[in-house]
Amino acid sequence: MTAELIYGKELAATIRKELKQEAAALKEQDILPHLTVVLVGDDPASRSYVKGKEKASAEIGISSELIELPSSTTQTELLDLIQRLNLDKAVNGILVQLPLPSHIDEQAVINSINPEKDVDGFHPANVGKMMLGEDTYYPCTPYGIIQMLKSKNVEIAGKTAVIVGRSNIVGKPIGQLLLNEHATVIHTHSRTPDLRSFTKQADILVVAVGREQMIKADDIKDGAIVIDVGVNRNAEGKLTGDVDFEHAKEVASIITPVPGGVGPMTITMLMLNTIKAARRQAAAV
Ligand SMILES: Nc1nc2c(c(=O)[nH]1)N[C@@H](CN(C=O)c1ccc(C(=O)N[C@@H](CCC(=O)O)C(=O)O)cc1)CN2
Repeated sequence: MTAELIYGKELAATIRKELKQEAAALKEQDILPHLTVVLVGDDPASRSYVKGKEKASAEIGISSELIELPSSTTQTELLDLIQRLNLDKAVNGILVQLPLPSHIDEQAVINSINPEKDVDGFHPANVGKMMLGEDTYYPCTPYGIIQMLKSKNVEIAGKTAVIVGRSNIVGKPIGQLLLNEHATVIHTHSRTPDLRSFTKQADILVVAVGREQMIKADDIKDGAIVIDVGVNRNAEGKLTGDVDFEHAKEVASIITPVPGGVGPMTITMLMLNTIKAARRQAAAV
């Protein structure tokens, strides 16, 4: 059996078309969604992601602004900027690109964003709402994964989902979103002993560790759905995931490639959250 592939790139293109129509409908009501992205430092990957965010915004009809700050920026300076953006009525969404330089406390920065403008869904108020199953801004990569599963009509309820990785951006929230969809969720990570005994139970296996070839075909249950969130550069400089894709695709029923799998959904879900923010803020006036 060779697995069916889910290309996030294709689904993202479809969703972006719908978002473009939504943005046009908002424009008719004089609502212009606006996203401000803050980039601190000169990490090349972060720079390429924020460029992708600007490009997607322009394509959909979202106004966007990139504020670039040097890596020497102090935490106080960054918090002052966020305070100003929080008070600016023209700004619907604020995104601080992660990771931040090590002298800045990432969580303090996230906590300072007005939860109504937190289009990343990282603020504790939004994380709490997600845990309660309430409507809010959901973190973009996990939310994209749920859309990918739904696009293939995967029945999530009753499935055993195993998450490998416990980051605040992907591992923890994807477990919560799958639980909200009535999956039975097992969280594992790089220090879980006998990891295979857990991954082998997975009907849905989500891997988000950042370690090339971490999951082999032998770690996967026959017919499982495998979602690879890893982004690594191999010895030849080629982009690869956390899963040994070539062998895993012979065991899995559905699998996501890297690149072109989950990654492109992240920016698309950010666009969706930004339009939602503009709509919510306009309705609250
Ligand atoms: N504030 C945030 N910071 C970070 C987030 C986030 O959601 N919010 N996520 C990641 C980076 N990221 C977006 O910010 C992101 C990662 C990967 C991709 C993507 O499209 N990946 C492609 C490959 C791209 C390449 O060639 O390098 C793929 O997997 O196919 C988009 C966005 C960390 N920081």
